[in-house]
Amino acid sequence: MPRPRDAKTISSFRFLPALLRDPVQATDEVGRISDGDIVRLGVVGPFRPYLVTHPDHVQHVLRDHADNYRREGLLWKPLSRLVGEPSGADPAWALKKGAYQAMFSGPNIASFTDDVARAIVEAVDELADRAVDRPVDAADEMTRLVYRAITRVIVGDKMPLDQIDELGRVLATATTSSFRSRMLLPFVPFWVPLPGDRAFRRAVQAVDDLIFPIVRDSRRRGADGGDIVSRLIRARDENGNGLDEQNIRDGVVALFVAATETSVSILSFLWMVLDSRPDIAAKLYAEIDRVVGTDHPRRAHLSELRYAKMVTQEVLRLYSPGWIIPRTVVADDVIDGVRIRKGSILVISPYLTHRLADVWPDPRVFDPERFAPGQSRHRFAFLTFSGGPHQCVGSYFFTIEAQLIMAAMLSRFEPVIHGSPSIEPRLGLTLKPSERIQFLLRPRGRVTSNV
Ligand code: HEM
Repeated sequence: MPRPRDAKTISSFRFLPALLRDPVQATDEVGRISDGDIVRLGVVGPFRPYLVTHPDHVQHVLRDHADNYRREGLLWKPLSRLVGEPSGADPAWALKKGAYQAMFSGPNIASFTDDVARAIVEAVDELADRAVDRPVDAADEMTRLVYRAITRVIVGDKMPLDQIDELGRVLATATTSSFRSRMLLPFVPFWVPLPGDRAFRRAVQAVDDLIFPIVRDSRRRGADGGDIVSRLIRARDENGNGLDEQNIRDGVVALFVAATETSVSILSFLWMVLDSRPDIAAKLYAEIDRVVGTDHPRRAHLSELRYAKMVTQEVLRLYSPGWIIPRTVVADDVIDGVRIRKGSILVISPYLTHRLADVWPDPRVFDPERFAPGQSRHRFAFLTFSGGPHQCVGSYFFTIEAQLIMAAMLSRFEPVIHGSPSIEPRLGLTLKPSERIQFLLRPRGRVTSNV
């Protein structure tokens, strides 16, 4: 058997200046040079993360040898200051994950889909009051819409609407303020202040002020509901031990962050794509008119909204909100003949895997037909929801949520993008449009809602 070889290092001279100037361009450049091979990125001194993009190699890391690639370091380090310990090594993780899985299983989702649909229609009504005559900010409005759609699922009736909106605002601050600098400069210790640190700390305090009282109150009153707060309070391990207050708070906040940041990013890109591709928009409007018509969208419509699902998947491919999935290497390993050293950081990049021409022909072309029924691909070619033990528990829920939001918006309105912002993404905790996007809603003259 040939001896394992070391991964080629891409020197920081080739991409660090670009990384600080234009991280997306730098990432594209790294993807072009590595072209599916395992490489190391010579960022600073001994900090040389591996980059793994080929689907076979990704499968090795995320699924086949997942125990050897722990969710620690890089992105997870700053994130843990907001959502608690994310690594699967923490025993509390299994209890939280069990509660999430029960909540977002197919049959349980079916039991609350029509409630989510109603919440979305109400939120679109409110949006229409603001957005028909003048442009509104897409990220702010999508944040409000997504929070309205999922908050009842996560906290039941424990949170009034004004607090839901407030939570959306402070979590948006927490996930944008210092994340970018902390992620791009992961070797800088936390005691060295970076831009956005103070706003981050204030936002975390505001999150605590909103969530802890709900957790305490629910524990006092007994947690018999189907919402995630109640499920986390009831969770027990095999010895009958439950989660403490901090862990329950972390479990709730982690779910909010996982479920909202990603969804808001993808919806912002969606309206941009539809604006720039009238051919695709026309097919989507035709499907929604045929399936939903002048009705309100509901669970019974979902199986017929096939093109809406294909469009969602293609937006998820080209603008995958989770653009990197970092891991820490536990023990020395070999992947496809390349030596992987213990203690290193290894980065999987859905952004780059989704742009490999060998895996996705014409990867930069937006084409929902890639996801038409009957199309097949490597299981680890489409990485938006990751894979293996940490695979996203909300992927099915998100698809339904996106179909319902599209149907609620587009059955009544045509979103018109204001000005001509760039559709180029910007790297942060999640991938976001690089410029603030504004849109207004042009009524399509079909129905006025009355929930
Ligand atoms: C566009 C939508 C979404 C995207 C792109 C996305 C992406 C991801 C990714 C990449 C991971 C795995 C990270 C890893 O392997 O380390 C993940 C995990 C997770 N996601 Fe999602 N997600 C989305 C929506 C949702 C929604 C709607 C929910 C809940 C309703 C959710 C709940 C979770 C949870 C709880 C985890 C943690 C799983 C674990 O630690 O084992 N996500 N998501």
